Amino acid sequence: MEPKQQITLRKPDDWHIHLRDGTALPRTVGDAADQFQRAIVMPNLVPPVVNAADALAYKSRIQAAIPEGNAFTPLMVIYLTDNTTAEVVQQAHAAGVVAAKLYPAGATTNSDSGVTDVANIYPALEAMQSCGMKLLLHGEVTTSDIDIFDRERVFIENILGPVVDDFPNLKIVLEHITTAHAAEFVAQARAGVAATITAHHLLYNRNHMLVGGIRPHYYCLPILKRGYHQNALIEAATSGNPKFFLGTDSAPHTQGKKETSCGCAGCYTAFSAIELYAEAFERAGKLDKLEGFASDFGPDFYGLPRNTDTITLVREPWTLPAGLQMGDDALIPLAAGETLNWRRV
Ligand SMILES: NC(=O)N[C@@H](CC(=O)O)C(=O)O
Ligand SMILES: [Zn+2]
Ligand SMILES: [Zn+2]
Repeated sequence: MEPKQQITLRKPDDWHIHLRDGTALPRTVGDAADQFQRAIVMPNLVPPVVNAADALAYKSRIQAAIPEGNAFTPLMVIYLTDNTTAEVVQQAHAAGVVAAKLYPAGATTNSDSGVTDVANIYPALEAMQSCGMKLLLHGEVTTSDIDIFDRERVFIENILGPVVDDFPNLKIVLEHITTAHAAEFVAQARAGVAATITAHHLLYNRNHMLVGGIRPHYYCLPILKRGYHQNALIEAATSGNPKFFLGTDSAPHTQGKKETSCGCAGCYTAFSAIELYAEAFERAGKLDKLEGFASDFGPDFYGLPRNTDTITLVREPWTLPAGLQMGDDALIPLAAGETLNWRRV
């Protein structure tokens, strides 16, 4: 059979993105708004977005950066700390905040204010369960005795499992999953437990990052795992199971902060997100499953309407730029200078 030359999809949404703030916004919001109708905006600013007032103020800064005539909608999230009370949750919910994010303290970029013991946020989780606010998790433990490649699995066993059981009506998204364990856990879990998967975890494994030289632009958290885990993620994303949907985790760090002796974690994928996913789905022979993953299952999980606009991708190889500009800084997108098969029209 001839390979497909063109695909039309319901317009996708991004259920996990980092837009940063200030002079980064024209770049990050411009790229996100070009790709997506809506995006779940991560709250790990410095200082973090911890309550309704912070979320509303951040939302208006984002809105001010949306290009004229574009209907992009940011969906706001608060950052859970040891001090997040039920009242903070209720006020955020009333202000339209859709989710709260659990960063175990020290797990990833800008997580210093994160939760030190999940027991500290049980009242907040109770309030979230009552009002229908979603719980999003960066699923890695941070204890130094746990190997970085095992941190997601141990988090699932020690922290996520109990939370899923203790709050049977809480809707939970395990973000940016990277292992077969995570895919398996989510597939087997009760209704209301889902996961996002990034394009980079579908396209790459740790060999891409470490063989033949260390490639800092592939470094993100949770870190790329073995090919075996990559294959399990591809299987989950392309399965048509609505528990798995698109979340880019596009996370810009300037070139200087990536290409250095202690580089930051995060891959910038918003510039070519749907094209990267199309590449991964095509390699798996599952392009027909892209629309459900990218455009249907996310809004269904969040209880939001599916988009009505469409986008079209054509098979027309194009080369990503070697670099982008973010404010006054250089930003290297993931797959910079590489050729992708699918182009948006
Ligand atoms: N994924 C990353 O490697 N980095 C993210 C934080 C995160 O999502 O963990 C960032 O904010 O840079
Ligand atoms: Zn994370
Ligand atoms: Zn992230």
